[in-house]
Amino acid sequence: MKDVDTAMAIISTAGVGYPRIGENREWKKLLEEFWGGKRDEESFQKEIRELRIRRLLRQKKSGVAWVPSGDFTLYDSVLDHVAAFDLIPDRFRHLGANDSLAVYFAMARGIEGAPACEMTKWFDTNYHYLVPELAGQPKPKLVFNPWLDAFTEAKREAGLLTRPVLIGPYTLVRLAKGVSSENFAELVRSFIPAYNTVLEELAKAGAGWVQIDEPSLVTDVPEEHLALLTEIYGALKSSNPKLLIHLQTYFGAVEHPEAVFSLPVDGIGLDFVRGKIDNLDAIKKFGWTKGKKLGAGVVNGRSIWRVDPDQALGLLEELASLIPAEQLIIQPSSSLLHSPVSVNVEVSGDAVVRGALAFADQKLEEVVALSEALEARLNGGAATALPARLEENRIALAALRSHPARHRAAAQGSSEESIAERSPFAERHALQLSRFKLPLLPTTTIGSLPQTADIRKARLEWRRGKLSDDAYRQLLQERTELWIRRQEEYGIDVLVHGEFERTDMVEHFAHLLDGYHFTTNGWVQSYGSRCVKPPVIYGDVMDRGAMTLEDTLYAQSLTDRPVKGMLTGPITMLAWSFYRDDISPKEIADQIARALDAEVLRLEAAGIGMIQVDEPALREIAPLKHREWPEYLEWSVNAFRRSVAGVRDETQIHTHMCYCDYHEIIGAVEAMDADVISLETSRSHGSLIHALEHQPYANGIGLGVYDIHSPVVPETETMLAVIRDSLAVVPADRLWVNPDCGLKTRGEPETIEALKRMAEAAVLARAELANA
Ligand code: MET
Ligand SMILES: [Zn+2]
Repeated sequence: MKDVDTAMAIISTAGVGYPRIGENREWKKLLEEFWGGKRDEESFQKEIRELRIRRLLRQKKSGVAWVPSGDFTLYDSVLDHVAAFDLIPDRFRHLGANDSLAVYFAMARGIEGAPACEMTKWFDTNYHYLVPELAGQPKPKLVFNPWLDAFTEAKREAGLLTRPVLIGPYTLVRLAKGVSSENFAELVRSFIPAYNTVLEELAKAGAGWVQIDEPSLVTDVPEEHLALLTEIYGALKSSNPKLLIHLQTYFGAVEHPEAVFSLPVDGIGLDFVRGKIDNLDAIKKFGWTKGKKLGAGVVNGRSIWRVDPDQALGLLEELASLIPAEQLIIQPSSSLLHSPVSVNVEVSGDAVVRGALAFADQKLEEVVALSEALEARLNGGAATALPARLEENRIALAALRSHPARHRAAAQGSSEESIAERSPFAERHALQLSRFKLPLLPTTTIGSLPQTADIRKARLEWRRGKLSDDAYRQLLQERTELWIRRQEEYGIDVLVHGEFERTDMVEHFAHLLDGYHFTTNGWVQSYGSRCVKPPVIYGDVMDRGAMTLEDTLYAQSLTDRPVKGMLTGPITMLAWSFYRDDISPKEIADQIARALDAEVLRLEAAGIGMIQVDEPALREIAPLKHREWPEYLEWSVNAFRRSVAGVRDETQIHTHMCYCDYHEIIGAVEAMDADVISLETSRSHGSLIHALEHQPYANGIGLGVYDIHSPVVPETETMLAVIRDSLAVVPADRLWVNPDCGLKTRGEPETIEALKRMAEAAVLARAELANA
């Protein structure tokens, strides 16, 4: 075993967390085979164990001094804490022991009669964690110790003295539900004994350091939490004086740096990618405690690009002028969970783009190369040549930056250019009412309709060249026709073509625009076994001609009722892609918006009267600190407005949002000024109605009348009740009736039944209004 402190150079290196999915998504396959009954538990556990060890060895090979352990999981790390700390919700307890797979996967995925734990996005990433349920003051206690198991396994099987990773008690409670400001501090304290036991057992097993992640420290932290933080870390430290605690923050600069820097821990990890300026300024201002390690997160854990060696070394040299070199640990800015595994198999697409990529394995190598380069500079002065690894980065990034696909958009204008104003809503509303002649409470859907196995199979064959363009198109058109007839028959007022041609709502449009690269194997975990392969924006995003025109016009040709055009909005296109870190998201969003606008205007010119531009990700990438919201909301709302700029008043612009706490962004939604917005309601019904009561929305709005995440078809009466509640806060002439979200993942029979009942509920509600 490598003795880290003596064998390594002065400047240490560490990983903060590593992808769990495996280079070829082996993890996903194993999980799904096990869930599908194609693999028994014994062989599942055996294969998973091998994967876990291979994963450690890959990290070891990079040469980083501290490899994390315990960050591997069978579903989600937050859920691991729930299981180990005995926080299992009662509805799952009868299924077995805390550490049984039956209980674990039931919490993750739900079973008959016991719905899964709620899933929410992890900070502003596209990773979802399972929300701990802390109502009723649970008593956390350690019932088994997965961190100890992982630590001893890494020592035994990979010869590694690892730095075990836990999510800290503060963040864990911040992310939980059933917590109020009154019981917050008590709840955090109640975790101390459980954490202490984990730490004691780790220390006894020979751990030198433990990494405790507290990413919530970069969000809004109320002043009164500071004393609590000092108290809990004081308690953990005094019970485990020999174990060194590394407090890891990421996704931005820490709030209250003076207080956080002086917490009684032995090292603190800071994000010098997203929180670079503020974190650096804070160190200059408040100094750094003698002897305390600084985890300098200089390699972007969330991007897919090579690190810029000049920027990173410049920063590291500055840090080394403020803090003794032996206190520095170079590391990624966050866990590499948000990065794909390795560029080894990237073989297709633009060579310059490919050449500039660095995924998790490469990022760890960069960390090591940076530590060598920094040491050389500190010893030999700035003239020292860069190690080859970093010299390559310099060349690759210079090539990317001067790529001709960039700088084309200059002719289009800048994001600062003014955006054509539409007439006031009241005027548009009057024109649209007389154009479309819809009944009160018009019914519609969100866009996608069930994608049955035959469609998915045909798409696969078509992609592989086994099905001709014509045959594929014919199948899609037949399906659209079938569903136009069905929608008419059930009494839906505003129809959709069904989006049968697409899989992912971002990737589909990315393929039709300029400026995107598609990786071969750039998968990252989204939730559970579900992985996504985000497209890569590397050049200026530009219109390349019609994207949805043909499908929309075809659908419209089949019916007299309006068919909505359907596009993914600029913020969502941005949020669910990787993009360059040397171009501002604001600029990229503006480019996407202009490209979308070209399509919007084409649809309008072809006679399509309603166009929906979806923005489900608008809330999700809002800054983690509220004071930064106004600036973000301004450019994101502008991007949306740019994407529909220049449409006539008679054209009805729709938008749609799901996964969002509407009350938080009410002002932005108003500023978007869509004629109609459809919102997901089932997970936030009460708070949404409440918000609308206090701040009425002036334009058209559809509050989802049923949850599309469940195969259960709600009763007509249940949907009617949602409409009635909605009518208390939205006037009847502006309320729409629709499901929560798209229906792509639902089966046909349940969708048919649900839509029939939804239309029925609207008819009943109209009758009630007429009789009132
Ligand atoms: C995640 S929002 C999805 C909106 C899209 N139009 C759909 O219906 O699938
Ligand atoms: Zn949605």
